[in-house]
Amino acid sequence: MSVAIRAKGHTVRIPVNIRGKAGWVHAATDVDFTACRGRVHAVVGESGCGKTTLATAILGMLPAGTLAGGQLEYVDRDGRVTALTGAGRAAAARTAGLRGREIGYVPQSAATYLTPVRRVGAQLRETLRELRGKATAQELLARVNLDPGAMDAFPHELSGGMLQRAALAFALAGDPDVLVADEPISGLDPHLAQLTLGLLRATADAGTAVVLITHDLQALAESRTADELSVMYAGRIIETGPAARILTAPAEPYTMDLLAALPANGLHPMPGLPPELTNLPPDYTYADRLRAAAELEADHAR
Ligand SMILES: Nc1ncnc2c1ncn2[C@@H]1O[C@H](COP(=O)(O)OP(=O)(O)OP(=O)(O)O)[C@@H](O)[C@H]1O
Ligand code: NI
Repeated sequence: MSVAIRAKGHTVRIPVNIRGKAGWVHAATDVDFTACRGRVHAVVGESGCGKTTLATAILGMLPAGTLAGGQLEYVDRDGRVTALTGAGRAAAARTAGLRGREIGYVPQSAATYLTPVRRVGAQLRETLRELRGKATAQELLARVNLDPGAMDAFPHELSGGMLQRAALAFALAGDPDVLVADEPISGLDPHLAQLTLGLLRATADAGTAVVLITHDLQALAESRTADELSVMYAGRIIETGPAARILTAPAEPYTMDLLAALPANGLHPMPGLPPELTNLPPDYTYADRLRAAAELEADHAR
């Protein structure tokens, strides 16, 4: 079980300008994270907590102007280390050789990276040639449970769920050492979601380190796809460990509330609202949100 991705104190601040006022989005704060070959490490948390930012950091694709601190590294099978930390062109250049080859990526908006004017099959064959992939385009489409007819389709002829599965086929084309899948099952019906999770499981079992980003705790709990689970809140990983333990006996109130919000557990709504990450106070925690929600409720009761 060798480490492929290693983060220590990984911190990301994205500059923003809101109505002429400069600020920093606290998209990652002091994140410790490892992804090992043969394992699925799932990352969960509410919308806007920083999951995609973690994915783009691993891909070396943080927006220009971003401040990135701490360590974030790729360790290849021979133990050679490449720093993934950084943003903008310099980091993109350093990590360009890894992207799509050693590190495969299923972006959250899967549709965006396919060329609209060429058929899916032609694009997939080209990717396979470029990456010297061993599978055929047909085999890859079958692996992601896409009808062979998708070969001759133009991207706009595929549904969102089909595009998502096509994106997974592209990400698997180069037989990557690491696979980062950002919301690969959002919008899929439960059956297809479970098939896709099964494919990610099989990919890990074949030796890849899989990072699975999802907000679908329900599917995760049902499928038992994940080995490790990290729960993100406001840019921090607030709980991490064996997925089976966290999904059944979470230690953190935030994780407990996330689980209680699932349909299977009674659909208890999360208290309050997720915080705005722009200029987030450094000592902010979930307790602050609970306090604010309780105060609001007390005001309403008066
Ligand atoms: N390029 C960017 N410029 C400015 N802010 C950004 C940028 N990318 C992300 N952010 C901000 O960083 C924070 C984390 O966003 P991120 O997309 O990582 O969250 P997420 O957990 O993936 O959310 P979702 O579940 O909705 O996909 C948000 O406040 C978001 O607005
Ligand atoms: Ni996201």
